[in-house]
Amino acid sequence: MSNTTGNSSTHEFQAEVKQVLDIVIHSLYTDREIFIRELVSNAADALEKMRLTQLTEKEVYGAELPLEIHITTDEAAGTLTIADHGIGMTRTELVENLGTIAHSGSKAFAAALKNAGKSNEASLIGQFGVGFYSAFMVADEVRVHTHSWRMEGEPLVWTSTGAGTYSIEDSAEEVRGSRIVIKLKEDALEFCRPDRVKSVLGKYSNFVGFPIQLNGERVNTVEAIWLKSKDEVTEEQYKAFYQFTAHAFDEPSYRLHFQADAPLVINALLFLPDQNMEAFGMGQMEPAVGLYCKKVLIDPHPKKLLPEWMRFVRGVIDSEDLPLNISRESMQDSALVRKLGEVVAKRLLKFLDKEAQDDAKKFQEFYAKFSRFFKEGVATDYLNRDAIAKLLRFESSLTEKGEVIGLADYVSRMKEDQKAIYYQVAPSRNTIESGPYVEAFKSKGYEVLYLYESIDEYVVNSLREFDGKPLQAVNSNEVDLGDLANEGEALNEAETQMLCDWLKGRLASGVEDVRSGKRLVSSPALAITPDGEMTPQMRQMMRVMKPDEVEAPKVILEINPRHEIVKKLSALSVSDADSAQLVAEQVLDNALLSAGLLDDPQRIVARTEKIMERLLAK
Ligand SMILES: Nc1ncnc2c1ncn2[C@@H]1O[C@H](COP(=O)(O)OP(=O)(O)OP(=O)(O)O)[C@@H](O)[C@H]1O
Repeated sequence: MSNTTGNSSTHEFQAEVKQVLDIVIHSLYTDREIFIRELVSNAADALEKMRLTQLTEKEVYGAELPLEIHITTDEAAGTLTIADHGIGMTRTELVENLGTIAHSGSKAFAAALKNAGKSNEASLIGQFGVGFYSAFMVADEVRVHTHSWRMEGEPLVWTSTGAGTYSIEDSAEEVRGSRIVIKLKEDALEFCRPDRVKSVLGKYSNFVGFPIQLNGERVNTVEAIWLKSKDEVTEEQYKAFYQFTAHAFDEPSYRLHFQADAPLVINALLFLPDQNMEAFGMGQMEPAVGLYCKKVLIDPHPKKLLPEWMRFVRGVIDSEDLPLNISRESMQDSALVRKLGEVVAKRLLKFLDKEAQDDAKKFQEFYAKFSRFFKEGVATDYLNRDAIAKLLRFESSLTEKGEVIGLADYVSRMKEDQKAIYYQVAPSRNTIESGPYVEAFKSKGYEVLYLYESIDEYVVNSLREFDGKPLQAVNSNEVDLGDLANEGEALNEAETQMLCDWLKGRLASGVEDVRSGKRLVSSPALAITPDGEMTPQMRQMMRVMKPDEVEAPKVILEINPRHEIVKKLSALSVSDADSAQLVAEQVLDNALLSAGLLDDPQRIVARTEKIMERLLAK
């Protein structure tokens, strides 16, 4: 919403921004100094964009201005000013960028707010950061003087106290870039003291790729810590660099800093974050491992450098083998860049595999947050599939609930006569363990992996095998466990065959075949999807997307000739075919239910009532 009078307009902040501002202004967050880092990092981004714009655009407003950041303190006025000659903003951009939440940090913050209790709000600022809006932690009023790099731009000033609205007016200041003037709150006047500001800047200013001047004095020496050797960089520097380059507030889970000379000269410093921003329902992240050539940034978000699934990785890759004048467009098709990405991706996967072995618990915690990316990797990154597969983790019939193992562990404890890696896809441990499928595997001592997400099916189908062993679903038609050493009396072969034939005739609309099953121990029957048919998980997905187009399933019903129900059903089919029909239908529905194939559970109610009536009448 906006109101215009002359060239001045008042606008309301988007509802989410209001909510964020309300918390930023009123919370007692202790680490308020981070607002300087946020504004300096925005200034650096704007300068970086300007540098790239100058390479491609002929006409740039204020082309002669140096790419620098100027910070000034004014103790008398109680203000702190952060100015850059970056790309600046047009009127539309001001509304879009400083009136709505479109960017990563505050979007995640707003999403997390929805789930957090009041008492956690301050800690959320610390975890996610709120970018530009963090200025309101210390400001009574913020003014943004700006002029876009575009020739048709105009000098503007954006003003707000953070309370619901902001205004945009014409300004007299015709300088390209942005100058942010913060009128400090009474309790934040420390931030107009030069020594205080200098000490805050000291923590990360050397990572900023442009000169920073504080009251006219240069405070940083631009330094590329990724070019240094590991022992020259302290833990604090690594952390500050990560938070600065990744606009992050968490501490990274993992860090990989390496130099290589062959096949390419590479200096890379990569970070794996602690928070998965995509988990906050904010859509896909942009790749954010910047590509540099001898300290010069070629592309901050190169799309074809690392595989797409690695978009959660942060950091820097620098290679002096790249031609300095490589454009961002040609970079995407460059064989050299592809090779560079391949080498780094391989190295990162190897590093993670080692980390996962050295500290399984830490990796498990990390994996729990980022598993989606690894699964996507197995399905899409053919080159690295096997290495990514090593990092997958699942619960299994041999783990406790909540504990996971990798495929390599699984293979190392496979039984000698075991032919495949077995798994079942189902929504929960309980569904799997109370169902009929795993019991035979357990009785043979074979471990079964429990896959709980529907995407898992796609993952195992893409993978097909691991370490030369095929992956096989426990409910697949192909499973052959040989003869199980089952105890107890069973129907003889002729009786079993007769019952199978009878069932096939009676259940014709729901079964393709009925046969005696070798893989049943304590359940009467189970359902198997015939070869070539959709698996239960695919079917469920289809049912969600196109409910009218999915037909009732026809399954193979395997019966257990040792089971009491089956034995009695055999006799009942001769003495009271009508009642036997009811039991047979119920056996099939129970099997469909366990298989995740029962579309209409309601019919069970009517049938069990009939069965009860008959039982009670006896
Ligand atoms: N100094 C500046 N010059 C030009 N544009 C700016 C400047 N500061 C902020 N902006 C614009 O305002 C937007 C919002 O800034 P904000 O700091 O809130 O988020 P961000 O930097 O995009 O995201 P994040 O901090 O989460 O990575 C920026 O994306 C940018 O387009």
